[in-house]
Amino acid sequence: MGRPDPSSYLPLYLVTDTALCSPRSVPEVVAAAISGGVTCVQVRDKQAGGRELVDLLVAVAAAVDGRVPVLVDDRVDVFLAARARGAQVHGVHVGQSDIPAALVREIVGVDAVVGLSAATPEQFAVTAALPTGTVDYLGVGAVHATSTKPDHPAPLGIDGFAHLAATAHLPCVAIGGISGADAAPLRRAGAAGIAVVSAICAAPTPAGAARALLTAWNS
Ligand SMILES: Cc1ncc(COP(=O)(O)OP(=O)(O)O)c(N)n1
Ligand SMILES: Cc1nc(C(=O)O)sc1CCOP(=O)(O)O
Ligand SMILES: [Mg+2]
Repeated sequence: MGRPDPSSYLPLYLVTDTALCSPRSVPEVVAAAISGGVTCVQVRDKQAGGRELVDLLVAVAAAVDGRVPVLVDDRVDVFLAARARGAQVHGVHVGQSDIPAALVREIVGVDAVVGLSAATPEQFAVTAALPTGTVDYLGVGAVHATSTKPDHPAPLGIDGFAHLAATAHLPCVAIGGISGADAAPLRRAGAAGIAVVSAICAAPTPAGAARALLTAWNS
């Protein structure tokens, strides 16, 4: 099998937020966003219990139908449960206070995608010391302050992102308060992609929002 190449799925990375999608369902917003060109989907819902999150992940995977990788935020157990239900799910994104990435890799196996958040030179150094193949990409933010994640790390700005990305041994996807205006500067700053929540989940037309972000990324 083998894992997908990060350059194929990082360019426009959608992280879902159930409340921001409402009154539309998350799978509905995800399906529209994929038709607009989203290249990866991460299911993130901090309010959902384990059972609810498995159901949501399975429903999103069904809507995606293998077109792009589907990951889940934080929850290795939910990833395994969705797979046990036969869903096409591809990996887990963990942060600095979640289960350590090396342990996640041991649990999910070599065919799954493992993403890790990193926001400081110290966190980049620790990540660089991990055995090759432990982590597939880094989620780097917050680029800008955002109300979507009230406990986000200190804003880096585009320049701060560029400084960190220049030291990275892994592809970096930028996250936090990103709009279309940031896409080209972040690409020049070394980003392998942009990850967004509200720019798509809260958009009146998620397909159009995704299309505009991808156009900005490719411009
Ligand atoms: C692509 C991507 N990058 C960063 C994050 C943030 O993850 P984490 O630090 O674990 O914070 P929470 O999302 O769990 O609040 C992410 N989810 N995705
Ligand atoms: C999930 C997440 N992680 C962040 C980080 O900085 O690690 S910022 C964030 C939320 C990004 O939402 P929006 O695109 O609506 O600003
Ligand atoms: Mg987390």
